[in-house]
Amino acid sequence: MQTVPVAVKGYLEQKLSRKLVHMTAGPLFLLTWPLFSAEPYARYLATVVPGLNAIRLVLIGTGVVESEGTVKSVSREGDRAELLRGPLYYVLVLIGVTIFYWRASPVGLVALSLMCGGDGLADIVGRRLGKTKLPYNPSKTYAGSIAMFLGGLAMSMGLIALFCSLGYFRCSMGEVFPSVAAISLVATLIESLPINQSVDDNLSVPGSAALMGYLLLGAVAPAVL
Ligand SMILES: Nc1ccn([C@@H]2O[C@H](COP(=O)(O)OP(=O)(O)OP(=O)(O)O)[C@@H](O)[C@H]2O)c(=O)n1
Ligand SMILES: C/C(=C\CO)CCC[C@H](C)CCC[C@H](C)CCCC(C)C
Repeated sequence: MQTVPVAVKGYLEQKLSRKLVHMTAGPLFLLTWPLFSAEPYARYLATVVPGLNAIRLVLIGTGVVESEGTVKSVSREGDRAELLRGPLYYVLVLIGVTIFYWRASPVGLVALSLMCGGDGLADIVGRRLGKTKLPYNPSKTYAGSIAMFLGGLAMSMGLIALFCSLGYFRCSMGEVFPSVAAISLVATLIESLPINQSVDDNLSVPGSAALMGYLLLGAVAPAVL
């Protein structure tokens, strides 16, 4: 099993801190949504912060702006060009979920939860506890995939419960659970495939979740926008 240094220069190992940012930035952004009004333009106002972050990632990733700290905190290997892939896709997904789903559908919450809570936890758990590799993808493990499924499902149900309690969705947790579990399973299978070199997880995971969400959760009616 790979030994993972817990602390390297500072408090957290870089791979761990990067994944913690990956797991928390999206849900923290979602938790600001109730602060916005019910006006039709509110969702577009909410995209300002991720939009500015996208611009910042492009400026740093192309070398127009220097920011060693940002490069170190969100890139795998410290190459600024990496910011134009995973991290930029991540922020674009936040913008897309905000515009197309907002507080009107749980599909956006599920897609974002699987990208943040699921894919992020898969890496953290898989690196530390992953012993048995997947037969069709030796770079990933059963432990990582199980963590992805459970982490994405738990974050999804937590956010749906919150948004239901705030009156945004007309739904019962028992009613949506089977659909969210099925969406989480499909997204977990997609994430486990050896396709990350051609399709980034930050696109394939939320994309597959959104497609499944359309099929399985489309009927969940919004109470208010
Ligand atoms: N289902 C999974 C997913 C990840 N991992 C572990 O986490 C590591 C990184 O996973 P991966 O998704 O490939 O991360 P990266 O793509 O490198 O990171 P990022 O998604 O942030 O770009 C893998 O090598 C593996 O050790 C795992 O065991 N099982
Ligand atoms: C390491 C990451 C992805 C690679 O898989 C995550 C990148 C995170 C972005 C650089 C920053 C995203 C910030 C959000 C758009 C806004 C968060 C606001 C909230 C209130 C903290």
